[in-house]
Amino acid sequence: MSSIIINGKEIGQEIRTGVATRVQELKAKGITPGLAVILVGDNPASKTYVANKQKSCEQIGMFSELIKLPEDISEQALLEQIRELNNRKDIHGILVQLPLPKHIDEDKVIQTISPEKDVDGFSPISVGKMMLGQDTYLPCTPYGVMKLLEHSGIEVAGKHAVIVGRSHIVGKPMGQLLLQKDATVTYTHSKTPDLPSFTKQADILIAAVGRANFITSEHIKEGAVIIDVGINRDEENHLCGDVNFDDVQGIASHITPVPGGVGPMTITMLLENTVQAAEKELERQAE
Ligand SMILES: Nc1nc2c(c(=O)[nH]1)N[C@@H](CN(C=O)c1ccc(C(=O)N[C@@H](CCC(=O)O)C(=O)O)cc1)CN2
Repeated sequence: MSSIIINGKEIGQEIRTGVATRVQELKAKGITPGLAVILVGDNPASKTYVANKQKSCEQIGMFSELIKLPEDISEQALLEQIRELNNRKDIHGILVQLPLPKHIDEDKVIQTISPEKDVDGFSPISVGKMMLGQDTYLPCTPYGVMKLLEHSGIEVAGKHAVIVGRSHIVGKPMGQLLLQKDATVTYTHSKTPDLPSFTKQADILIAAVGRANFITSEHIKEGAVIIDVGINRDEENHLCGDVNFDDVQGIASHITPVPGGVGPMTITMLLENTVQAAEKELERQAE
């Protein structure tokens, strides 16, 4: 039996249609949702992601502004740029594309973004609120995964979800969001001994380890839902995920492809968060 392919492009498009309607509603009330994207340096992948974010904003009628800064910009100058954006009325969301050059303290940069405009959901305030289940901006990739599961009719409550990877932007928040939907969550990582003994228990396996084709049939059980968050290049420089798709195809019940799975959802949820930020600003104005 072949696995059901979860199509992130299609699901993302469906969500974007709803977000576009909300943009029109906001515009009718005199507010155009605005996103500022800061790109430091010339990382080719980052340049592509940032260009895609801008294009996606344009497609749904949002305002977006790209701020390109040189690789050798000082941390101080970058923080100053963020403070300026914090004060701009036409900007509802701010994001700094990661990774940043080594000489810049990523934590300091993220903490400088006003929590009301932290549409990446990376700041300590957003993370703390998420942990407490309070209203906040959820980090776009894990938020996107939750939407993929929901739109695919995959029940989370009572399931055993195993996360491979513990990054601040994917692995850790992913487990938290699944826990909030009543999954039993196990975190695994590079120092976990006998990884397959854990991953084979997963009803839902989240691969966020950052190693090309790392998860194979020996890691999964029959009928598992496999969500591949990885974006890697294989030996032939082809884009691939953390999961060896061909090897697990037919064993998994559902699987996300790379490209076309989780990736497009990351940008979709960024649009959703930015529109939410503009809606909250409108509410504040009305108070
Ligand atoms: N400030 C942030 N930086 C980074 C984030 C983030 O959420 N906020 N996540 C990643 C990069 N990223 C968004 O920024 C991102 C990665 C991948 C995709 C995507 O659509 N991937 C496509 C394939 C694209 C390709 O051809 O390379 C797919 O999987 O289908 C979107 C956004 C790190 N930095």
